[in-house]
Amino acid sequence: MARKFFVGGNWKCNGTTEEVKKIVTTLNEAEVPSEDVVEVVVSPPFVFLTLVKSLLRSDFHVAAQNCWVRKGGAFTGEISAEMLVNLGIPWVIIGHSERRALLNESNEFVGDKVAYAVSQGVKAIACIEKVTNWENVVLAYEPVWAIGTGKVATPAQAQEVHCELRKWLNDNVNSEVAASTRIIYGGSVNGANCNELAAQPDVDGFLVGGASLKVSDVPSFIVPLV
Ligand SMILES: O=C(CO)COP(=O)(O)O
Repeated sequence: MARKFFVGGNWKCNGTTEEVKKIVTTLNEAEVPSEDVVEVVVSPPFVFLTLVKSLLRSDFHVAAQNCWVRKGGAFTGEISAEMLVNLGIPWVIIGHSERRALLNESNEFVGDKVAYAVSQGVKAIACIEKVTNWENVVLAYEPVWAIGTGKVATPAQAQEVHCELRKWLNDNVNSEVAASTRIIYGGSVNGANCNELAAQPDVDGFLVGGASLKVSDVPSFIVPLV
């Protein structure tokens, strides 16, 4: 089954209103393949989600960077999957290593979050566990040593891990899910290294941090070898 290339820009905890508008303008003007070929998702901090959604071209989509593990309620500082649905936010990043390392999110907790978000109709860019509906999940492999360091995995290193992940899906879920699930790479991706990575058979896209905030770099990694 053909897997549509997926490119996510994770803006993390960065940006002012003016900076966000500038990046969105760049994205809106970028000449990239149609959404039949590449799915583009940008993930601003919560406070800019509605602004970005209102300004962003309609063939690109927005993702939240986290959501609460269950239905909303008395959980100060959290955002629920129901709220994302209410705002028309189709995607959420769950289980990023920065949250695991800095906020002690465990595999169990991340797995519960993915399961709950997907059950509410929000698609997840996720690190795995407890997923029953794989149709709405994109898996992100991000070696911790490559995040924000400028040290990118070699294409062969990325391919090896992506291939293992697909094998895991094949052995633990089923062959259709293994063939159709997009496995994307993150960690110091930029315009200069994206084509070689994208050429690997099991690299189905990227989750880009730093370079997704650089106006000069933004369009380049959306135009991979597809
Ligand atoms: O963590 C990342 C994307 O979620 C990767 O960050 P960098 O692209 O800045 O290394």
